[in-house]
Amino acid sequence: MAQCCILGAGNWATAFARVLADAGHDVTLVARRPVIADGVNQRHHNPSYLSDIELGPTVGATTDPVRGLAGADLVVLALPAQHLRGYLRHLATLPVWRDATAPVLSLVKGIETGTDMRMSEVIEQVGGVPTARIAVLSGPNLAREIAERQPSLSVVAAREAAVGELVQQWCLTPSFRAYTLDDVVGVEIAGAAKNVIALAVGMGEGLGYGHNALASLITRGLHQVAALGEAMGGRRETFAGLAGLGDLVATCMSPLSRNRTFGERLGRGLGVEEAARESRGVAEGVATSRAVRDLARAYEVDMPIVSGVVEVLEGRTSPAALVPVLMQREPKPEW
Ligand SMILES: NC(=O)C1=CN([C@@H]2O[C@H](COP(=O)(O)OP(=O)(O)OC[C@H]3O[C@@H](n4cnc5c(N)ncnc54)[C@H](O)[C@@H]3O)[C@@H](O)[C@H]2O)C=CC1
Ligand SMILES: O=C(CO)COP(=O)(O)O
Repeated sequence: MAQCCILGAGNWATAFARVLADAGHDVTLVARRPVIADGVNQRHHNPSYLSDIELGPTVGATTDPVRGLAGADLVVLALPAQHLRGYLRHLATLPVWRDATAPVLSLVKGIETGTDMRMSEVIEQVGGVPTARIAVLSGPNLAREIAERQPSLSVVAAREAAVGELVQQWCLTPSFRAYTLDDVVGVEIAGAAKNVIALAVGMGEGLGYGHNALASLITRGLHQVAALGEAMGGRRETFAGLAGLGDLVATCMSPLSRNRTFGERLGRGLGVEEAARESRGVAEGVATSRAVRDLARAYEVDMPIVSGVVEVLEGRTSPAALVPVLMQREPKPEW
């Protein structure tokens, strides 16, 4: 049995707490708001996220990261990508963080705007965590379905095989199964960029298009995301796996996805601010789209779907106007 500390107490943190508890571990969620910590400790429910899900007696919560981190065998980061740097800056001032030797597992799917850094790079640079201790988990993992104990698969990527295998063992349950992989770059790019493609697919849905259009966006989206990942040093087959195709399909097809739903609202004519107001949590693709576009430019990878999404988000075009732009590109071979 391990002591697990999850930094964050939102949708994914709550669902993953249940996974770790089901795997037999003690879990402490580190929340920002006392109302969440009290709800988890006194009633075994997170009152703000997945509030109908029973968390059981082995899941506790605190608002104090020092208490959460004390004695942790596994530290899990489950925060929005654009807030990770600020949070890590604070953690890096704490002796309990600086002296820790536990694996640090990132559940975060985004790229930092401004720096265009992957989350494991931010964890290493700002958190001072050596690469060998970092693992990332990604896959078709819609939080609600996992919290409901529906069968789900995922990937744990780590540079250090022993760390990946340890995390894999620690999160195996009858309904959650993780595979290991050594392609951290591929898994992080796949997890971040699929949110941008899901925004585009959502726009297509909002415009009223059928499955041909949506499947075409998913397929060409995967092609473009894989090309970026490969250019950055990831492996092509990662994008055909759970963290690539698997997560892309789940996110683009599910009404539970915040990114797809955000895109759908834009497709129906809502503005970015209105769509954000209605979102049930962070839609990472909104900020990450600019970073992915910048990476595509830097690595000279053609990503017209991502560029189009950025144009819409920055108000320079509309989802409907994007359709002829994508359809009337220069004809070319598929591969
Ligand atoms: N919800 C899902 O189904 C899945 C989410 N993810 C990823 O996990 C990450 C977190 O997502 P969710 O839990 O769904 O988001 P959420 O919006 O449900 O919760 C975010 C959590 O972060 C906290 N937070 C926000 N800003 C903060 C700050 N400045 N400092 C400290 N804490 C802060 C919030 O209080 C909340 O506890 C994202 O990168 C997302 O893409 C990955 C797989 C599945
Ligand atoms: O990453 C996810 C599923 O794997 C969650 O997607 P959303 O953030 O779009 O809800």
